[in-house]
Order: sequence, then C-alpha cells, then structure tokens
Amino acid sequence: MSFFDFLTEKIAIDLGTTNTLITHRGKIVINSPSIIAVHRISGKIIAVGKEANYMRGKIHKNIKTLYPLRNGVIANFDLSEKMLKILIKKLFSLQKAAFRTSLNMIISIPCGITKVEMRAVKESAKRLNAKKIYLIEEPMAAAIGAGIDVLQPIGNMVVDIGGGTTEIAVITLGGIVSGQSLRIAGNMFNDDIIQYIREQHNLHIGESTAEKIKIKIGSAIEALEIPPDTLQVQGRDMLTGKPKQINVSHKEIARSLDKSLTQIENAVLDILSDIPPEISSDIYTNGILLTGGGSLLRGLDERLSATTDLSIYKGEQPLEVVVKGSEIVLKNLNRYTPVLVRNM
Ligand SMILES: Nc1ncnc2c1ncn2[C@@H]1O[C@H](COP(=O)(O)OP(=O)(O)OP(=O)(O)O)[C@@H](O)[C@H]1O
Repeated sequence: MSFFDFLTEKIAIDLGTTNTLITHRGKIVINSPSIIAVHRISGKIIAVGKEANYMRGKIHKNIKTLYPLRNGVIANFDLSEKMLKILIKKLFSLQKAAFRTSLNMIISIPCGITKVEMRAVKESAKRLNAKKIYLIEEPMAAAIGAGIDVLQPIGNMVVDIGGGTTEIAVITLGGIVSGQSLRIAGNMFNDDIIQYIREQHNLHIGESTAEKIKIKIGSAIEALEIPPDTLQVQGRDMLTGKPKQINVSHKEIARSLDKSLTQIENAVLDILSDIPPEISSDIYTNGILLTGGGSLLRGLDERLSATTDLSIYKGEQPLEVVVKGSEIVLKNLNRYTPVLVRNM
C-alpha cells in the first residue's frame, strides 16, 4: 500500500430507492432508509433516514417527507446529495476518521440507466468531494456480494428485487450478457396491497401499513408450508370515514401481488429465452440467485422455481449483498476492472 493509498478513504455506496448503505474499512457503517424530512417553507432538513422514516404518513402541513430516488434512479439530485452528505458525515464521525486527504467511491447503479443519468450520478459524487468514482451495475455487485466468481467463463443469473426496481441479469466473464431493470419491486408490492385492501375491504391504508403487512404476512403463494397468522389491520373506512379494523390473511396478499409477480416472472423467462445455449446449460446447473429485500417475500423462491423449472437459491442478508459486492470490487480494483461501468 502506498502512502497516498493510506491517506485515501474508500467507501462503497448502495444508493437504493428504499435503503442507502455505505461501507467503510470493510464494514457496513450506514444502513439508512433513503428518506428525508424537509420543512415546506424554509426548505430546512429536519430529519434523514430512520428519524424521517418514523415521520412518514404522520407529518403536519409544514413538513414533508421525500424520497430522493424513484425506481432506482435519482429523482431529486439536490436532496439526494444533501442526504448523502449528511450520511457520509455521520459515517466519518462514527468511524472517528476525520482526517482524510481524498475519498474514493464506488456507487452501484441499476442496469440500463442512461448515460446522462450515469454522468449525473458521477457529477453528484464529485460534489461530495470524491476524487475517484467508480460505477457498478447492481446485479453484478449483488452476484459478487453473494460470493459468485463473476470473472469465470460460467453463466450465472441474478434476480435482485429491491424497492424501486427488479434487476435481472445473466453474467459471465465479468460482463452482463443480458439484463433488464423492471420498475416492479417492493414499492409496487405495497401499492398492490393498498389497492387490494381498498377494493376488497373498503379500507384506506397508508404506505407504512402496507409495508408492515407485506413484511409480517406477505406471500408470493397461497399454499405456504408454515403460513403466518392472520393480521389485524387498521385504517380509515372508505364508506363511513371512521377508523376501522379488519383481518387480512397471507392468501389475500398473495392474490394482491400476483399480477406484479407474474410480470417479474415473464421478464425472467424472456431473458432465459434470449441467452446462448451454453449459458442456459450453466444456469440449469447453477440455478438462479434471488436477492434484494423483495426476495424475503415468503414463497417467492418456490413460485419462481415452479415457473422456470430451475433451482433458486437465496444468499444470506439479501439487503446487503449489493454494497458488500461493491466493497469487494473497490478493495480489489485490479482484479475487478472488467466489471466496472465504462464509456461515459
Ligand atoms: N421481509 C420482507 N418481505 C418482503 N419485502 C421486504 C422484506 N424486507 C424488506 N423488504 C422490501 O425490500 C425492499 C428494499 O430492498 P432493497 O434494500 O434491496 O432495495 P433498494 O436497494 O432500496 O431499492 P432499489 O435497488 O430498487 O433502488 C423494500 O421494498 C422492502 O419493503
């Protein structure tokens, strides 16, 4: 390690639609919801991350909660920079690493974002004082984070279901042979649940409640081996306007998510039908890596396996694989140069 390397701090950032994770010196130091609470009139930032998340749906007219990212890409650059600035500052104070001459960053991006969007991410990182900025596509980072040796001449398929996007990619020799970024993921699942409860139970529920339902009893199939108990759900009766409570089962949630899950499955099947036969044969042998927060949905592996006739394996800590993979690349740049996004 050179003297300059010693003075350089390296951080990996997974700037996700739902969660932002940042690693430093080999560990995840920041794991924060990608949300910010702002005063409507002064524009002053009131809270970032977990604190802002608690305020979601319960704010008054002078405060608004905002997501700087939508569908995996930055929707509001000013806010996303402010959020990252605060999180990076927090990271260095937590790590007691105030002295640094230069900052190198790797940032994961959805596959298929435009060159303009990529340049905008880099410009944003520059404004955060990053000297060297590397970009990596999320499914590539997820595969590396899950322990796949992506540089080998072996085909691997990754389905990474996040909050804003589902990234589907077939990887070999450090490159993506075929990939797609679908705007159907965890946030859409929440919308599906809200719509189902409204239509079937005449009950209006908020986003946080839908998220709670998804996590507590959410399922991709009706026939679960160990089904969760029915959940009591409170909201506003659409007919009387009064607060009301209903019971919801995992079967209902499976029905509400069916359309979105079918769209994800169709995209997986499209990609499978479009790859060279040698790679198909590898995927037949290796199965599909299912990861991202959305992979935690009960029965999703079973459902995807039934649709594709392939084995599905889930890595550990699916919410962390992207940032872990990015960190591995940043630490071993010589080895992993082929996986970085180039030509911007
Ligand atoms: N137990 C669970 N069951 C179902 N979904 C879950 C569970 N835990 C988390 N999720 C969902 O995972 C999603 C977040 O996943 P992740 O952090 O991988 O996405 P992200 O990186 O923020 O989004 P993106 O990659 O789209 O920008 C959220 O929609 C969240 O509701």
